[in-house]
Amino acid sequence: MMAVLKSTRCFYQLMFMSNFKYLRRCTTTTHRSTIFALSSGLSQSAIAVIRISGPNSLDVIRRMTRIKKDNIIPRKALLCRIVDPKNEEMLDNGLLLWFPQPHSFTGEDSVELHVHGGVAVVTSVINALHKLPGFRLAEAGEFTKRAYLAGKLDATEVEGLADLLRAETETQRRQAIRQATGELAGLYNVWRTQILTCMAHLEAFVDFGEDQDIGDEVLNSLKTSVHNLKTEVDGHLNDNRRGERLRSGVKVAIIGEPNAGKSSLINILGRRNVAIVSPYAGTTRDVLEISLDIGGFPVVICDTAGLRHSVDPVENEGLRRAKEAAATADLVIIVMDASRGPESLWQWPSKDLVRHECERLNLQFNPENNYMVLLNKLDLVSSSATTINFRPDLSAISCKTEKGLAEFLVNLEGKLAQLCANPLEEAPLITSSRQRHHVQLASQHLETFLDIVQHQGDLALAGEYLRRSAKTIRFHNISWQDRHGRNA
Ligand SMILES: Nc1nc2c(ncn2[C@@H]2O[C@H](COP(=O)(O)OP(=O)(O)OP(=O)(O)O)[C@@H](O)[C@H]2O)c(=O)[nH]1
Ligand SMILES: [K+]
Ligand SMILES: [Mg+2]
Repeated sequence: MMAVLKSTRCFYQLMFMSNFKYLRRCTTTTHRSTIFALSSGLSQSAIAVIRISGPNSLDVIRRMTRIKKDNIIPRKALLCRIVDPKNEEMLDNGLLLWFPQPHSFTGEDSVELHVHGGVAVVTSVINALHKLPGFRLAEAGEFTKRAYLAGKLDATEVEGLADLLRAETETQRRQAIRQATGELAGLYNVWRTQILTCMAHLEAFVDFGEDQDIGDEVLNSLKTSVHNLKTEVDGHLNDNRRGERLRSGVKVAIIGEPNAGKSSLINILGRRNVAIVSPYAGTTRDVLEISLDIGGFPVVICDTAGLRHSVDPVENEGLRRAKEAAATADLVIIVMDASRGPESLWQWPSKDLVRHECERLNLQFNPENNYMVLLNKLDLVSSSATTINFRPDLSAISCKTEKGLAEFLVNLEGKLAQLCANPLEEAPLITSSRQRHHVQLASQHLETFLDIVQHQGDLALAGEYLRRSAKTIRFHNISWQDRHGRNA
């Protein structure tokens, strides 16, 4: 009983640190019940999948079908009549799949019923399952929770699975499927194994260093190994948050003077009338956000109030919000009215042009930030006067005629590709602040180890930091039971 209480508490601690809202909703259920849920969508469909997991799963086959015991083949679809266990009324003709433990998603005995996706069919099967002793409806996220508790998935894989369900763009899907299938877990596992090897060597050096002729070279090679590993871990941390950005969306702020065409731009990008466009300067007051898929990258793009001096308190609040949006954005698009010139300005190096425009708009320029300049109203610039020096961070368009839009989108996608991970080519990246926190901690422990060894300190103490580092990385890839020493 105490173990169950402890396990529940620790599970909650883990969930508190992570972001799985749906998992957090799981309550203190024991593992004895057999759970079931509709796993496909709620609306009417050709086929609906009902998933069952738990010790009594076999009862579904015994009491709701006429399949003979000898005919049940694991993981093979069987066409069968599905009946009510109480009155044997036929409910549907469907497919049944049997996954005996431990070879199932949850690690428990599991059954899948593929029935016709009508609302009444699904309801009748769900009602029938309720009639089986020890069966109950699963809570949100409970199948995944059981898989996690059974050590089928580690924390990064659970996160990857949640991300996969949430993925809205192609690149997000690619990143999530890699994480869900254990690539990040695998990387951390390799590091943990390396640290454990270093610990073994250190212990050998401490215990037998003098008697068994294990010389200083062991300690030196140990230092080199830990140093190399730390460099690798730090390289992983130094990812410019590209994995996290891909997971949560790149924040893009559209900034500029009133009437530059900021709202016209967001409407073109969103392909709908998100924001009011008018010839009156100061039309947009609040920050307006929309989520878009641009070239497979998830983007949260916001339109803001035109920056100018104002004495109107409401407009000033809008200006404050616009500046805040710019300060927190991953990318700032500065929109300028090209018809206002002077054209000589467009020849300036991009950084100087951005700095100049920021000063003019009374906007804080941050050299660390990512900026793009967009000259709008190209249709009002006489063709003979278009001396624009196009480059990746300076484009020109007409929101009215859409001239230059395709070129601008190419530039924008290029910028997004720099800001986000490329799951097709890169090693798996950190995708959540929780992972980052643990990897950072692991790196710090490695550094402390190196510090102690460098200053000829206590090797037993140094070893303790290796152990801590391994434990921190272990958080990512070990089943919850192992973490608490019960299944280890
Ligand atoms: N000719 C021309 N007019 C444009 C273009 N883009 C926008 N406009 C016009 O410029 C005016 C201002 O456009 P908005 O999109 O409201 O500009 P804004 O930057 O959002 O303005 P505020 O919200 O007031 O800061 C409107 O009358 C638009 O129709 C363009 O490419 N060519
Ligand atoms: K306007
Ligand atoms: Mg506007």
